[in-house]
Amino acid sequence: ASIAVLCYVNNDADERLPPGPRVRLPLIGNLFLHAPTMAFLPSALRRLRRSHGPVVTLWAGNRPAVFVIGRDFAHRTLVRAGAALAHRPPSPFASSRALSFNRHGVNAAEYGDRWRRLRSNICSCLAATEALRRRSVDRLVATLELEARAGAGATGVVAPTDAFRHGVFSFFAVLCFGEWVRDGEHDAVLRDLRRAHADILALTVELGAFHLVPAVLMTTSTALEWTMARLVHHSDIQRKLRHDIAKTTNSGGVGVSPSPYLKAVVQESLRLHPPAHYLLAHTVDRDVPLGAGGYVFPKGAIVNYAVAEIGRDATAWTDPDEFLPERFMEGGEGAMVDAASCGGADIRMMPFGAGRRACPGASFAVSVLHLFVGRLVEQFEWWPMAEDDKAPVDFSEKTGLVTVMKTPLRALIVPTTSS
Ligand code: HEM
Repeated sequence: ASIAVLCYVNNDADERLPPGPRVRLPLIGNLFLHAPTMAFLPSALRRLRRSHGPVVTLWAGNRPAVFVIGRDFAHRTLVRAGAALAHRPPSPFASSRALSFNRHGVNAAEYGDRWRRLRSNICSCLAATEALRRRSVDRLVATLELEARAGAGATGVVAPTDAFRHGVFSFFAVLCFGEWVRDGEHDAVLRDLRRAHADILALTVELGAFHLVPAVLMTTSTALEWTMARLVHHSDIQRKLRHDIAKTTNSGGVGVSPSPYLKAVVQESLRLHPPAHYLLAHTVDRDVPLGAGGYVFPKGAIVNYAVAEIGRDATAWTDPDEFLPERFMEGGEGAMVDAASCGGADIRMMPFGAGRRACPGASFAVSVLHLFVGRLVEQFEWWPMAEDDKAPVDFSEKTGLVTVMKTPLRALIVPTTSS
């Protein structure tokens, strides 16, 4: 009853804002009423989309927080009104300001010269890492082999989440700091990095890439885990992939370009299981008209994008909830779509965002995934656990800044005859 007294129907909000539930609490708004934690957000947005349409306004305190759920509006705003949307909202909380290094990090930096320099630093440090990538994947294979042989009975069973994280982490750690991290040490190293970063942050713009390691590690290793989970579940796709890789390798494809089916598998995994279900928050430096219903994003509004909903949109994909890499093969409905550079004529998926603030590591991340997935499939057959035959892999999601598997993957691995 007290909540009912406190709630009020908001009639004085900017009428040009996209529609949304009008009931909200003074000071608190209504975002937290609909999604008290991030875990509630996907179902809340689906519900709100049905009642209010593809762009919905909620309130975070007394600031409008707009959620773009429709791909057409994502394109209209991120791509066509790109410059206006290229801003990040300052965080109201001291803790998150500290986490973003007071906007000195590239992901939170104000759109402008500093941001441009930080981005170009990142892109230049990602070049020429071929040998490093191969060494990282060799180490990952060795770790999995050890795990499969460990314990009584050498069952071949692995729970590879940590090995995936460590494999990806070692790679980025060497890239940034030139040193290999020993197994089991990466949490401690991350803590040291955060401490060191806080101390020397102000001294150099190059360190703008530094704090990204945890985010990059989680997104890339999570994408690897979802992809391998799909391959464990769909043994026919796994077999076809192994065959396609062998065919490409035999015709001189190794080290030159990934097999077409490998590209399709990774792309389909990023469509159906984007590690980031939401882009980082954007804001606008001017009123941005949406061109429909007379709505605008008013200057200063927080704008969020529902990445997973956009990738699973039934107006863009046949059977959007099915894992069908063939859709990205020649002649398929997604043959012209590239996960790493979205936003041409329209948006059909955007695991890395679109427009000016889109992920600068996208192509790099995709090429790392090609290498890791390709090698893991060449090296091992991946089987569901014998006792889990009836419900082989649990695809439930644990939504957060990065959406991970609620039940981490477990699988039986068997070295392939060619390995
Ligand atoms: C599968 C792996 C990855 C995924 C799914 C991913 C996804 C994303 C997403 C969704 C954004 C937010 C875009 C927006 O707010 O509009 C982002 C931003 C960013 N990502 Fe990634 N990313 C991945 C890997 C990487 C890698 C490997 C790097 C660099 C080494 C990287 C560096 C960045 C940076 C610097 C930003 C902030 C860009 C800006 O604000 O201008 N990411 N990423």
